[in-house]
Amino acid sequence: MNDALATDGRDIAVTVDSVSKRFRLANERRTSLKELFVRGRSSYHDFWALRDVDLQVERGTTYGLIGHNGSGKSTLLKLMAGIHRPTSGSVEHAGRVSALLELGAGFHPELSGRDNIYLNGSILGMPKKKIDEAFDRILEFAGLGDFIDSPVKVYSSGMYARLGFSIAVHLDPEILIVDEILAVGDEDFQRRCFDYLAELRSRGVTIIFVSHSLALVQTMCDRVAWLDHGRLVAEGPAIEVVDAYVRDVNKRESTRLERTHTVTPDAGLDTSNRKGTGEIEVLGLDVIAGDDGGMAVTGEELTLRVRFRAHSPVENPVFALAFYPEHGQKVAGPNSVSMDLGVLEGDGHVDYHLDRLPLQHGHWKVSIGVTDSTYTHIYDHLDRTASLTVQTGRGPAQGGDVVLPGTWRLSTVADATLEETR
Ligand SMILES: Nc1ncnc2c1ncn2[C@@H]1O[C@H](COP(=O)(O)OP(=O)(O)OP(=O)(O)O)[C@@H](O)[C@H]1O
Repeated sequence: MNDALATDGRDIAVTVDSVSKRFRLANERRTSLKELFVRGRSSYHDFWALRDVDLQVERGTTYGLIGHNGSGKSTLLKLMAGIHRPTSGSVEHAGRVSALLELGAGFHPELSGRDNIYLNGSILGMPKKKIDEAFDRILEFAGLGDFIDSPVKVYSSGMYARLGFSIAVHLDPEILIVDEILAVGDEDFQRRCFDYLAELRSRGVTIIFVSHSLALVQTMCDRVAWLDHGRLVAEGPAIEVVDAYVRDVNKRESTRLERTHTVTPDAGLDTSNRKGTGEIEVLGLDVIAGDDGGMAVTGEELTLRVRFRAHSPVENPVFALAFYPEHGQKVAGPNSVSMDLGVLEGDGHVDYHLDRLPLQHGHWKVSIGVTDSTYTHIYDHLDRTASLTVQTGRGPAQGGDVVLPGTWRLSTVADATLEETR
């Protein structure tokens, strides 16, 4: 631990200097004693989880690490927390570090929650008096009731997370390092954790965390580091780095999906779940997007084209779409009833256009229906058989399945007074 003022005068809490981390992995397993004798000891190969990573976390800021699975985020957190040592390079802290990494790490399974609070406190270098002072607050926040006197080995993963978080944040950290662990708690607990993190942040605690929730990273972090295969791809203000990461992920996904589409042009349409009399037959659903990659993106322009074949003349049919989250209830069901389509015969298509797609990122199921104008006669109906992948948009992150197009307006008593005196 040392005081760290950068050459430009910034007050630095954690410095990661040219850090690389190598793990040694066994090439194969020897499953029996005989194999061990016959083939000798296992051979190993080196795996570099991090390569030449340089970054500085300024005191009092909230810092996020993002990147694909296995990109090295947790390894970097562990190096920052002093749990791993770098193979080369150095990590320096200026402040007391408290880390919440793997579930249950730092807990003794046979000891009660109560005893583990004292054990963890002393590992963090807290005098017993300080732990006594924080004890009731830790207990209250963890909300474990009578379980606090049971050995932690009987705890659920959510209970581990509650106790771990409560200890880590109440023992007066100067630098708090948190891995994705909070994801295991229930929604109420997560909300309290984030409120608490915001409070620590306002008190000037440096917070470093890993999350796959880009919305959370963008909301909470000042700066972000993006790792890819152990290398630092970008480091900078949260909004910019997350935006660049999202664009990269979207580009990769577009390439992947384009490949799928080339193999089977109607890949998105499974016709097994179909009913109707067949005078009009739905041939396919095309996604026509405004962006470069041709992908559906939240908040951006999108046209869904229903291609059809009318086997005999049909007067004024109604086309309908319904949108379902992958494992959820219908969220919208637009139809063309307000439009007179005339008599349809032969092949054609109907476009449903959105200036700003309100569906949030994820995999959606789309139903396509064609009925008469009273909806009683079904010509064709494909129930949740088309797939639509929506990518994260550039707008501010919002929870839930859809983006509502509302606006916010603030009025305060002070404003009202101001108005009156004008
Ligand atoms: N103790 C270890 N021994 C061997 N390899 C390891 C060890 N810890 C991590 N690795 C490897 O290092 C790479 C980076 O792992 P790490 O857990 O840091 O990634 P991550 O970005 O946190 O991934 P995720 O988003 O999936 O949690 C992975 O390939 C992982 O298998």
